[in-house]
Amino acid sequence: MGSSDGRTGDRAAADGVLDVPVIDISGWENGTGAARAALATEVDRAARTVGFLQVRGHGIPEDAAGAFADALDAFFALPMAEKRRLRAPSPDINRGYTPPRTEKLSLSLGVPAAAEDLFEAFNVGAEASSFPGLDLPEAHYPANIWPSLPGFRPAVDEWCRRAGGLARRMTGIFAHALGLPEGHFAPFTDHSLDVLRMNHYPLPDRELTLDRDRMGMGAHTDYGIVTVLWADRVPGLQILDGDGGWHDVLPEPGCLLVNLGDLLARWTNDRWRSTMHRVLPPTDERGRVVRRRSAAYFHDGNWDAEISCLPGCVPPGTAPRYPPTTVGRHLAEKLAGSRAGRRNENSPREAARLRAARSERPLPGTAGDGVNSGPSHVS
Ligand SMILES: O=C(O)CCC(=O)C(=O)O
Ligand SMILES: [Fe+2]
Repeated sequence: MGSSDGRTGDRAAADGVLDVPVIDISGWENGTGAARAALATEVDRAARTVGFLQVRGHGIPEDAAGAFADALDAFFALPMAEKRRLRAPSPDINRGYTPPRTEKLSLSLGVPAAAEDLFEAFNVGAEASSFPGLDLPEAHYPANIWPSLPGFRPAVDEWCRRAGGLARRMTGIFAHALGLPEGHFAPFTDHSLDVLRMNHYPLPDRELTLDRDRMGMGAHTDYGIVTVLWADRVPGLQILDGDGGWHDVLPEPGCLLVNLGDLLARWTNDRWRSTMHRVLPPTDERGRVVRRRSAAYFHDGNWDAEISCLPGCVPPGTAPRYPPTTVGRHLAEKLAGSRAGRRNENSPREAARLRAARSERPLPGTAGDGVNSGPSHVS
């Protein structure tokens, strides 16, 4: 899905497939005031209606993504015993290797899943030692766990630098789109606890039967401010619309997906959407299960940043929809669900959206693709 003509419709495309708008941000830095305002308007529309964008003109060359994908392949091709040695000492520590079928992402919003998610992952993120003088808590900024794989760390660091730069540029555009000074989010992100999760959806073991309950990655919203998502152009990723229907998302060649996280929904009192998404066991055009890779760069904000509704986003006489929280608390509640299996009871709004979703989906290898028609907006 997605439009190849740069159309930024805020509803469904003519064929009923929900459109993730393609937005070219190359004019942001040096564009005229009018060009920047037009871009901010496009981003605002996408943020209100879809919560996902496909960003073009991001300035990250194709070969940088290629080098990063090679590093990711080299890592996941390591023997399982070696990968398992790179697990964090406790699931609360969001670092290192996660084997297939250990997490349930839907527990991050408090919705139980019958089966563990298929994906395996490797996480790296901002370390306390990167911010000398700030005395940041190790629990939120744990040390990374690196494999001894030549070239892996430089390739991953380089991708973090590039994806992080794009995430920060997006927060400048977001501020403008919300009518705020361009640097509004800077004080919330000067020691941001960013994390890169490299995901691999391996071919299932021979003994594993794929039933309806088995997700590549269970339904969730992303926890932080904004996510920069690189993904193989292999079907699997789906987003939820406001009518409870799921829609396939396949990035256009050269585009990076950018999606909004919970903190933007909280700041804007749901004017902007932290869109529910999931990954089905990836399949090819004939419905056969295939391997798929993705990498989500989460720009999550300072652990001690207080997140409460922006003043202009609460209609007079009404209360904000979300209680104030801190980034650290919100993330810890989410991660306790997805990684440690302790069901998060603090996401009632997100849980209600998932419970209202239509659950039916075809088994891999059968006809039908779960595409619905006539969505109004996404959830
Ligand atoms: O694999 C994908 O396309 C999505 C991954 C994702 O949603 C995540 O890592 O949070
Ligand atoms: Fe996600």
